[in-house]
Formats: sequence, structure tokens, C-alpha cells
Amino acid sequence: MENIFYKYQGTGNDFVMIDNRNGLFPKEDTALIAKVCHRRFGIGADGLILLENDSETDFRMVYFNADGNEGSMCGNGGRCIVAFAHFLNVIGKKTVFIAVDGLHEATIDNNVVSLKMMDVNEVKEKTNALYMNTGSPHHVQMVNELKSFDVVKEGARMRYGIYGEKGSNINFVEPNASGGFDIRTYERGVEDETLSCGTGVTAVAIGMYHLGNTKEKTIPVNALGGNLEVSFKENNGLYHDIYLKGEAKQVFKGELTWQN
Ligand SMILES: N[C@@H](CCC[C@H](N)C(=O)O)C(=O)O
Repeated sequence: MENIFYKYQGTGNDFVMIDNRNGLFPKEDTALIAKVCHRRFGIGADGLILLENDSETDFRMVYFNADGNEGSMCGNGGRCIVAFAHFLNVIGKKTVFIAVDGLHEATIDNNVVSLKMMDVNEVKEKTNALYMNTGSPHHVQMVNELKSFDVVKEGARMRYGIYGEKGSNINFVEPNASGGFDIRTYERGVEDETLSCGTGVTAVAIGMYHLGNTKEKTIPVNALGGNLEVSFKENNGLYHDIYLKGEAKQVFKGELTWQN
């Protein structure tokens, strides 16, 4: 069958997922991808992800933000595509795949995906904030009263204001009563707050350790759409063996009925 799509969500970060092993999806059609992701004129999603063949790994992940442009690494999308590859029988319970930021190892067990993220070699200290690349660029800033914080207004202002045209994803974080951290993220390319951002959650866990706000190297981070866990090792400010773990679920299947 042609034009079949699946919808996945990982802690509320939602993606249209397409098996593009036949290479037929028109991935240069930015307007089509944006329309597919549009929440009123399309299916509605934070991004669209293609699963493609790769000669050296189990598959290739190609990720587009909701604006139709190819994005940098998506941690929740990475977890969701592992669940999708498992569903398609492309992989068993373990995989190595390639994404825009390089190789990723992952395991899946009962919808829970643990995804190895790229190493973080530098955490930049800014005024009242940190900045790092966890596969995607992330600004991490602590705030009081995160629940009522205006993430969309402040995130949009800082995304361009501090980081220029290319911008950055903007994360706001507050310690919670369970010893972990609560996070809310303004996502570049979605240009809105999303319910969860995996590379952002990873940046927050590393950032809180870097600042000495926790001594733990396995850190629960709660997003609006669900809870994730980040674990890592650290040597002299270099972070490696970083894993992002949490649920990733298929929520429905459908057929694209328009071309553009
Ligand atoms: N939701 C993603 C982050 C996607 C990348 C980002 N929007 C960008 O291109 O900057 C995640 O789960 O990591």
C-alpha cells in the first residue's frame, strides 16, 4: 500500500512516521511536510520522521521539524523510530542506527526505549544559563514557578534574541520534590512549546549535574507529557555513555490522501 503513515508519541512529543525504505517520499517538499504536521490542515505533529535503508547500520533516521525543514537530532523522535523499527521487524530488541548527529545504539523493552545520545564535550556557561549541544542546540535556564512561567513568550524571545537567526531550543527547569527536575521547552522548528523534548531533557540533566544541583548521574526529568530518565558518565567535564530512557508508543495508522 502507498502513502501509509504511522503516528508515534514519546512523552507527548508526537511524530508522523513513514517507512521510506523504497525512497519514494518527496523529502525535499518542505511545504508538504509542514502541511502534514499542521494541527488543523494536516495530521498534526511536532515533526515528521522517515525510516530509510542504510548500508552500515540497521536503518537511517531522517527528521524534519514541524516547519518542514530538516532538523538536528531529536531524542524523543529517536526513541520513537526505534519503536517503529521494532514494529516493522527491521530490528529485534537492540539496534544501532544512523541519524544526523551520528551513530546511536538503543534497546527496546515493552515500549520503553533507552537511546544512547552523542557525547557532550562542552557545557558553556552564560549569564544565568548554560548552553550545550546534545545532538541539537540547547539553552538551559533555571526559573522559579515553572508551572506558571510564560514559556512561549520567553522562549520565542530568547530563541532569536540570544542565538540569532539559526537559534536554539530553549529549556526552563526547576527542581522538584522527588529529587529530580521539571522541564518545559520551547522548540526551534516547531516554534512553540512542546510537551517534551528528548535532547532538551538530556541537556537539563547534564546541566543540573554541571551546576552541582545534583550529585546523581541517573536523573529523572519530568516533562509536561511524561517522565524520562537520563543517565551518563562524566570525566573532567566530558559527558559520555549518555542514555535517554522512557516510553515511546504507536498511537495510530493512516493513509496520506493528498500530494501537496
Ligand atoms: N523534540 C526533539 C528536538 C528536535 C530538534 C529541534 N527542534 C531542532 O531542530 O532544533 C527532541 O526530542 O530532542
